[in-house]
Amino acid sequence: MLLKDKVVLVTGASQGIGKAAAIGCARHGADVAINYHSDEAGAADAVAQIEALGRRAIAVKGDVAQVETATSFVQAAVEAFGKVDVFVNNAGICPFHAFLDMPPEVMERTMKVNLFGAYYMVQAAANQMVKQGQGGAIIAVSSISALVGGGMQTHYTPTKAGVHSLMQSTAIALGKYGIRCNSVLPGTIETAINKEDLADVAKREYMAGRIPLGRLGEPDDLAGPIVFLASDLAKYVTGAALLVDGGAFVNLQ
Ligand SMILES: NC(=O)C1=CN([C@@H]2O[C@H](COP(=O)(O)OP(=O)(O)OC[C@H]3O[C@@H](n4cnc5c(N)ncnc54)[C@H](O)[C@@H]3O)[C@@H](O)[C@H]2O)C=CC1
Ligand SMILES: C[C@H](O)[C@@H]1OC(=O)[C@H](O)[C@@H]1O
Repeated sequence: MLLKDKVVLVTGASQGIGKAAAIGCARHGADVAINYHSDEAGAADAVAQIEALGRRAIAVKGDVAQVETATSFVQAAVEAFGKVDVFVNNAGICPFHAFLDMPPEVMERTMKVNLFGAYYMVQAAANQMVKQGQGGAIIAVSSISALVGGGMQTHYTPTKAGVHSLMQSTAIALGKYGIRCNSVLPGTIETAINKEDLADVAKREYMAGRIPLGRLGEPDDLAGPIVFLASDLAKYVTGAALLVDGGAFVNLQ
């Protein structure tokens, strides 16, 4: 049990990587507050799975692109569980689109959800941790796309580089409070975010073929790395970025 009686908050956790991370933390003894955007059934299922592990859970609805969602999520978690020990910034969107005719509203929504949302959420969680005076751990779900480009992701990759950079800067700003800030950089993980993209059989085979470990990722592949960075096993790790990509990034030749 690496997170016994810790309180963990995860954004965008009604499905995919966020849900797997929330359940993974509960498996390690944490109580969990999840933020979700609109999928009531997915959020209820996450809560049920966490409770089945003998831990407490709440689901709080909110759009992370709205500034006030951050403080209300943290406040709801504190009301339910009394504290915040770990914050996982996971919510994100990737509406694939070409560069030259990128609609401004798609660009701006992607920035607001992935980057601005992360900024205000991390700030709200950090303020609560500072108030508690016991340190904490913040983990951002960035991406391999923080390090490499995507022709249909010109609006998205800067947000993933942005949250990685945010963790580097907050690691410095919050180190004196004992708050560690790190990123995980997933490769290609099969979730709703890329279902349409990976429905192209040739693309799917190409992406899978680039991975030394021989398969695309699944959401649970992120749970262990996130639990590790949240736990005291990583007590001297801050400002770091952990690739979780089956080796895709290093596979040049
Ligand atoms: N699937 C992949 O290959 C990779 C995913 N990521 C990142 O992982 C994170 C999770 O994505 P996945 O689980 O893959 O996809 P997903 O689509 O299954 O999950 C995204 C989650 O974010 C939530 N969300 C979206 N907009 C929101 C908003 N405005 N407010 C609150 N929640 C919102 C969704 O409801 C959903 O629960 C994202 O930040 C994504 O950029 C990073 C690298 C690779
Ligand atoms: C959604 C994409 O398939 C996925 O998102 C990322 O961040 C990865 O690099 C993939 O491009």
